[in-house]
Amino acid sequence: MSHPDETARTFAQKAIERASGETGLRPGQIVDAYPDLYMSHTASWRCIRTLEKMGVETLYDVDRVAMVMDHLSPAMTAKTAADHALCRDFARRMGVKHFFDVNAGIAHIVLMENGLVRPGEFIIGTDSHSTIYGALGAFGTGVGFSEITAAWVTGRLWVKVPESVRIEIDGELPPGTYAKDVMLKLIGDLGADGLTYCSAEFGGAYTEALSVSERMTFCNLAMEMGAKNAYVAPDETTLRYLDDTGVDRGELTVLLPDAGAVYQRTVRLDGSSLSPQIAVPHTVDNVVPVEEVAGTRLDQVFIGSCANAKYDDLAIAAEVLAGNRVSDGVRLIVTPASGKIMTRASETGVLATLINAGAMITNPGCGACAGNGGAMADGETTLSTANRNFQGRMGSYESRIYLSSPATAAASAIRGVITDPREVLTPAGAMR
Ligand SMILES: CC(C)[C@@](O)(CC(=O)O)C(=O)O
Ligand code: SF4
Repeated sequence: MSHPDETARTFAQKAIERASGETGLRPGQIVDAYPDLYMSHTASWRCIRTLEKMGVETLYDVDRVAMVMDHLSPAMTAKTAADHALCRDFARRMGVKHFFDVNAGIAHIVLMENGLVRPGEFIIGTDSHSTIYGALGAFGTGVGFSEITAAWVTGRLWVKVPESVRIEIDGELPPGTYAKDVMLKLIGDLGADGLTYCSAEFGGAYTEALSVSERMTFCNLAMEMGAKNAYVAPDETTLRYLDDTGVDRGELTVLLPDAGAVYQRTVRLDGSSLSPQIAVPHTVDNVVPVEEVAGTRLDQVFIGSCANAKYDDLAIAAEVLAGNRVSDGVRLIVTPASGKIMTRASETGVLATLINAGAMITNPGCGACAGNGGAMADGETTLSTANRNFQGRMGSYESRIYLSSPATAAASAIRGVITDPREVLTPAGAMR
């Protein structure tokens, strides 16, 4: 029986050793780490009010502070407007360089497209979907407002070294199925607690061939299985994305797991026979193949969220909708994940295609995903490209939310019912 190489380490062990200065860390150990970046969003006002109560006026390192006004943007109420104003004033007074206002978009996407997320770094954020930063090879994890405030002041935060799970995805997906379908299938198989406090390392030929956009979808949705963080090994695809954000490759610390590292378990999924998947109300792990709910009548379709409103997501939806019309009686709301994505979609004609099909385009941000606009009435049903379908999340507690990929959402908007995207061929030919 060969004994595991005690010195071989997983990504999580390496990332936390780097952030803490400790060595030889094992899962379960608790250490103080020094995060490279602290993200807080619209509710940063909670941290500011706490500092005021503490009488603290100095930060550990203001250049590690990133604030993004994304969840309730633009302000819909005087209270939210006051919260935004407090954040703007704080950022100005403290010299926060990485402050992004209501026109920027969803924090996770904004930080990555602005070169603030780098491989090997330890990033904490006041949002559970901070796991998304693993798409660029960083250790990203969601924390509370108290933790962010503590990091603002002390520069450090305790962290328990997670167990690591390898998730090997192989097989060539059939046309009309995407990373979102793979993740919904995994969530349905493993359950909402399937990866609780684990580091999810995605690998396999399918993962390695993914775009950064779809790696973001992977790492974002890993949170819906309880993952502490998620990770796709940085490669040339990652580095090309980072080049475009202005990051200097020479400044990067790419951390890769060692061969022989010890994993709690390995999960394998062959996507070659996967059909489009749907999360059914009211939990994300209540997942079925689209065939089982096809024909479900829809009042609204929402293409948005940090999971699936990146440029590629909007382009896929436009490919399906090109030359088609949104069904009468259905509201199609498209909320680009960031201002940069919206500008690119405008320049390439993707927005025009969506608008000509009958879509309503909103400002970039969380939008309806956070219940900010696009609310549902009693008895209504929406199909959303987001990552959560908890009851009442998007308006009435008596409304129902199904989750899908952008392709399924677009095809369903055309027919007015949940539809298998493989039934909707674009003029350009079969679905990708
Ligand atoms: C704030 C809320 C809407 C949240 O962004 C919170 C979170 O993910 O931490 C979510 O998507 O559930
Ligand atoms: S899941 Fe929705 S509300 Fe939460 S950060 Fe992402 S876009 Fe915003």
